[in-house]
This record gives sequence, C-alpha cells and structure tokens, in this order.
Amino acid sequence: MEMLIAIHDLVNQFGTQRIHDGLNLDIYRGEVLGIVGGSGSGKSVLLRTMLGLNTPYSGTIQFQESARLKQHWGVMFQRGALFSSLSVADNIQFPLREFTALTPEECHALMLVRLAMVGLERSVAAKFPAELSGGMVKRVALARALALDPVVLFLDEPTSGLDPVSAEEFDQLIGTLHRNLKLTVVMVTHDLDSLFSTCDRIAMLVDKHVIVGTLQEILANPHPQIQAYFSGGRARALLRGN
Ligand SMILES: Nc1ncnc2c1ncn2[C@@H]1O[C@H](COP(=O)(O)OP(=O)(O)OP(=O)(O)O)[C@@H](O)[C@H]1O
Repeated sequence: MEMLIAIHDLVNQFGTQRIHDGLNLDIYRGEVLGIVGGSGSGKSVLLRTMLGLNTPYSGTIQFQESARLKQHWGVMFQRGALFSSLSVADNIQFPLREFTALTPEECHALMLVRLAMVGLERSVAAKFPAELSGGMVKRVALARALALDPVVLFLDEPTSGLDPVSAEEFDQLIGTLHRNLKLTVVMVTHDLDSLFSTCDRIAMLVDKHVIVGTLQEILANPHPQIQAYFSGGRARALLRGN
C-alpha cells in the first residue's frame, strides 16, 4: 500500500509533561484511520501536529508530495466548525475564495455540488449556522472540508453531539464519500459505533505511543489499557453485533 503520511519518532511535550514519546505512525492512501485513546492521551495534539498547528519537540511528519499542501487537506474540527456570521453558501465557498482563482459563479456552482454531496438541499445555502440542526452543521462543515477536493480528510470527533440516528447517518456519509472519492480519512473519535463501522485501521494512543492495527488485531492485543478501553458495556454490545 502507498504511504501518504509518515510520522517518525514524534515527541510532543508541554513544559515537563511529555505527551508523545517517540511515536511512529504510517498512514496509507485510501484508508480510514481512527485515532482513539483515553481522555488526555494526546489524540488532539497528534492531529494538530499533523496539521502543522502544533510544533513538535522533535521527530518528523512527512506527507507524500500529492498531499503536502494545506489545499490538499480537508479539515473538520469538533468545535467552532462554521463562521456564524456567514451563510452556509459563504462558509462552503470560503476555502474556494482563499485558495483558488475561480469566478464567483464557479464558486457558487461548486458550492452547490458540495452541498449535494453531503445530502443537503439547495435551500440550505441561504441559511445561517444558527438556523441549522446539529447534524446539518456537521454536514455543512464537511461540505466546506470537501470544497477543495482534498486528498486527505482530517476529522476531529465528527459525530460528537449528534443523536445516535444522525451519528449513524453521518458515519454512512463518511463511508460513502470515502468509497466514491477514494479519500484518505484520519479521524479522532470517541464513538465506538463510528470506529467499528467506518475505520479500516485503528491507532490507539497508549503509553505515549500508538498501537496500530485492524479492529481484530487491536482487540487481540493484551495491553491492559486496550483491554480496558474495549471492555465497557457498550463496546461489548457492539462487538457482539459486529
Ligand atoms: N497547548 C497546550 N499546552 C499545554 N498542554 C497542552 C496543550 N495542548 C494539550 N495539552 C495537554 O496535552 C495532553 C493531551 O491533550 P489532548 O487534547 O491531545 O488529549 P485528547 O486525547 O485529545 O483528550 P480528549 O479525548 O479529552 O479530547 C493533555 O494533558 C493536555 O492538557
């Protein structure tokens, strides 16, 4: 498989608190990788470091040429996803205006395509974020992340705050987009449903490193933190249904 992102010997540290200590992780083109781990284990810091928003203490993160520039990335953050003062149309067109020389008409047409891709009607374009449901906000944020036709999509807790039905619909949407667009998806998630239904591989933050594998491989790993993470009632119920 073709490697898209190679993280080598990564160390992140704040003051004397070491978060990652020689972390290695390869991310392959076309996969959906779920990043999991307990609260405070360093998932967000890892994502932010990949995005260049956090400078590591040491180590390297290499992107393959085709995914090296910001324009190649679609990013959906958990909070503050949309600009509240801009309409849905302007939110989605924001990256197009920033990074491309497309005409306003072309931006508008592309915005409508992105809206349709995330399953929203044209009429939503004129609305403002405050007028949308939580699930619609997530879809608009996803449409904006897809605006520039990214090579890789970074999602931070994409289903947090959604009711179970909306979360499942959103998982299905991610799966469909991944298959149709051949996207590489890197998502931080606490949502075991998402993890089990959407991710090809799991990177679990343990002891300042990641343990990586398919769901089956991770479940077979005897590390006590992994066993504890997947031994809760919900995880067991999901595994029975898997
Ligand atoms: N800018 C910062 N300055 C100092 N400490 C930080 C900074 N960013 C993160 N940390 C610390 O790094 C640790 C890991 O944080 P991070 O947000 O990555 O955890 P997480 O795994 O995403 O947790 P959660 O699931 O609760 O969101 C925490 O102890 C946090 O307090």
